[in-house]
Formats: sequence, structure tokens, C-alpha cells
Amino acid sequence: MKHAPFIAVEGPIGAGKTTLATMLAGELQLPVIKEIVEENPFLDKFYQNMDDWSFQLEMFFLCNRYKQLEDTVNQYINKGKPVIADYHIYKNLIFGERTLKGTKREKYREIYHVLTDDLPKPDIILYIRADLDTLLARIAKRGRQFEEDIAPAYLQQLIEDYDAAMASLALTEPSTVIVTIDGNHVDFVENKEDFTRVASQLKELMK
Ligand SMILES: Nc1ncnc2c1ncn2[C@@H]1O[C@H](COP(=O)(O)OP(=O)(O)OP(=O)(O)O)[C@@H](O)[C@H]1O
Ligand SMILES: Nc1nc(=O)c2ncn([C@H]3C[C@H](O)[C@@H](CO)O3)c2[nH]1
Repeated sequence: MKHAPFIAVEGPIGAGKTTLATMLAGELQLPVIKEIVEENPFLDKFYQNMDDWSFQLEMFFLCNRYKQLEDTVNQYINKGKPVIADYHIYKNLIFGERTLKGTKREKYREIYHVLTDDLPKPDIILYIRADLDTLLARIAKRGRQFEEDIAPAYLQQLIEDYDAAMASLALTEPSTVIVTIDGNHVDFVENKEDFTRVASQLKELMK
């Protein structure tokens, strides 16, 4: 790879993005950028009433990620330093297209493009795919109260949205390498060999 890579870990809710990004950052001695979750004032309300709160929530995520990405560009990417994030800003579009309707969706889509089109895109995406049962088990294991009532149908839609989004990114961003990890079977938490394999693959791509 000619320049220091910008790496993003992606996948639907509870797939293991933060866990894998943190483990890889430790192994490869990389700075890690993590999503801000606990201070989000709208998540709780959103899960209780998606129609009422989706616009506020999506805008909050978008503005936060925009600021984080700006900082990441200044601190690492423009200085030629590799960095790993536990998300790709593109997820705003994945979620926004799913949770917003009508004119709000159109306005949000426009704002998304205005804010992000000229920003650097990740060179490598590690995409953790996992099925509904795996995600539900991991969300339950993590035990965040506001996620207790996530509808399985919403999660299932997101699983499919993520698959479609990764296929679309492969076409629209051909310079991005997308590595798909089978999150149902590759257990980078409990199985050291599984983690070593993912870490070695990433090291190879970063050369
Ligand atoms: N491969 C795995 N095997 C078993 N448990 C896992 C695995 N990966 C993650 N977990 C556990 O599943 C839960 C969710 O993981 P994590 O928080 O990393 O997911 P995430 O994709 O970052 O979630 P979110 O979409 O909410 O940001 C955590 O309790 C974590 O310890
Ligand atoms: N609606 C919506 N839009 C997003 O951009 C977004 N990003 C993350 N999330 C939800 C998933 C987890 O519950 C929790 C932590 O990731 O926040 C989102 N929800």
C-alpha cells in the first residue's frame, strides 16, 4: 500500500466492530477511533419510538462522525499515519435510508453527501457479517438497557441493508479493499487462531 492505510471495521449492530477494532489496534499498534455511544441523548428515545426520533438521532450521529472524521484526517491521515476506526461514515446512509421517510430522508441524504463527499474514504473495510441469532445473542450479552427491545425485524433489515451497501461500495469505491469476515463462525474473541488469521490478513494488506 503506497500510503498509510485508513482502516474501518463495519457490520450490523453487535457484530463485534468495537471489539475487533480494539484488538487489532492493540496487536498492530495502531490508534483506534471509536464511536461515541453512552453520551448519545437520542438512542434511548429512538428505540422507544423510531418514527418520532429518527431524524434527530441520524443527524446527531452524522454530526458526531463528521467531527470525528475531520479530527482523524488532521491527526492521522494527513500526517501519513495509519489508523483504525470501528465504523465507516457510510453507515449513516445505511441507517438513514432505513429509519427516515419522505422529505426528511431526502434532506438527510443531501446533507450526508454535502458533508462527506470530499472526505477521505477508508482504504480497507473489515466487514463482519453475522446472522440474526448471532447478533441477538451478542446484543443480549452486552446488556445495554436501551437495546433490550430492538425489534428482530429491524436487525434483520439492517443485516440485508449492510450486505447491499457493501456490494454497492465495491462498485462505487473500487479502490477500497473489502474483507468479509464470517462473524458467525470466526470467533476472534474466544479463538486465538481466528484472531491471528484476521490480524495477519490485515498486516498483509497494509504492506
Ligand atoms: N466474536 C465474538 N464472539 C463472542 N462475543 C463477541 C464477539 N465479538 C463481539 N462479542 C461480544 O458481543 C458484544 C458486542 O460486541 P461489540 O460491542 O464489539 O459490537 P459492535 O459491532 O461494536 O456493536 P455496535 O453496533 O452496537 O457498535 C460484546 O459484548 C462483545 O464482547
Ligand atoms: N439509527 C441509527 N443510526 C446510526 O447511524 C447508528 N449508528 C449506531 N447506531 C446504534 C446501534 C447501536 O444500538 C448503538 C451503538 O452502535 O447505536 C445507530 N442507529
